[in-house]
Amino acid sequence: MASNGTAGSPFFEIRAHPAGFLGAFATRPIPAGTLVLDDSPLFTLDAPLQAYLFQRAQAGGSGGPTPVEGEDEEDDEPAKDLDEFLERNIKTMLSWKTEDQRREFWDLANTRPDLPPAYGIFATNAVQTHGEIGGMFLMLSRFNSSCRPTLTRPAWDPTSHSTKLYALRDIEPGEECTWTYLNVTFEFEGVEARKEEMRQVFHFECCCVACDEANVTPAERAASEKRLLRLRRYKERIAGFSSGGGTDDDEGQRKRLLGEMAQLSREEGLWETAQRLDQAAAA
Ligand SMILES: C[S@@+](CC[C@H](N)C(=O)[O-])C[C@H]1O[C@@H](n2cnc3c(N)ncnc32)[C@H](O)[C@@H]1O
Repeated sequence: MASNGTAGSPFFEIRAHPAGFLGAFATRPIPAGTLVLDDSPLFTLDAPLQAYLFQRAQAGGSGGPTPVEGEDEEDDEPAKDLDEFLERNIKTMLSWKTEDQRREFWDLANTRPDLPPAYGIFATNAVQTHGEIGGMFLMLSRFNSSCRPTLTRPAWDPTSHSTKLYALRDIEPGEECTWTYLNVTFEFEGVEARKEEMRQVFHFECCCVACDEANVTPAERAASEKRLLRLRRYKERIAGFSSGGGTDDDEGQRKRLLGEMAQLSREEGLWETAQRLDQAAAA
């Protein structure tokens, strides 16, 4: 499949985001559950395998990157560190791609000036496929993060060898198509903790609809913080039930709390979490 399997039925367009970078925006109504993006990787990188190959190369064994004709002359020298080793391997994989694909790759965002350029683009945009394998997707790379996402997190489909994102709710034309880069551990953290996590892990200041001061009134922000706090408290109480065994009464209470958490999650715009909580409450 070519990169972006949805190219023939565009639910979205890539265009300028008010924050100055690019993003994906719905071009027509997208009903909840729609497959919005089905994207195949340009290439993948197995991080543990790369680290192992680098160590082997350092120890004098084979396994170093294959030199690419016409690329950096210093490639004859062993890579001085793992970053450089990865840089060379990414460039090697790029050399096997078409000119258009290479141009699209080099046009992608790079928030990692501390890394060599190709590896910086990979670190900014790559998404886990399965295990510890990072996939470089040209179309998915244009989708921004939101703490109130409209799409599911990317799910790797081993049969189609592609990653898929579905609409979490009905999306209006013009709305941004986003997914949440943060993993579930942080889903109930307050706004500042969440933003700090984004800085640490992803190296940017989150300006999504839920985080940017300009998007929310102080009253909305306070209501959101209150919901997140209640969600954290409920989660702790439920953890107490699970570890304590429990009577039928406890089980009833646990399900009631799960239902309340699902409702709060929906109000907070955490649709994927709400679905999981509803399922747990019904089980
Ligand atoms: C995978 S790219 C997404 C597409 C990117 N905006 C572009 O113009 O190509 C990830 C980068 O987009 C920006 N970004 C994504 N989500 C963001 C958000 N919620 N707030 C601020 N910047 C965001 C950051 O610079 C991040 O490193």
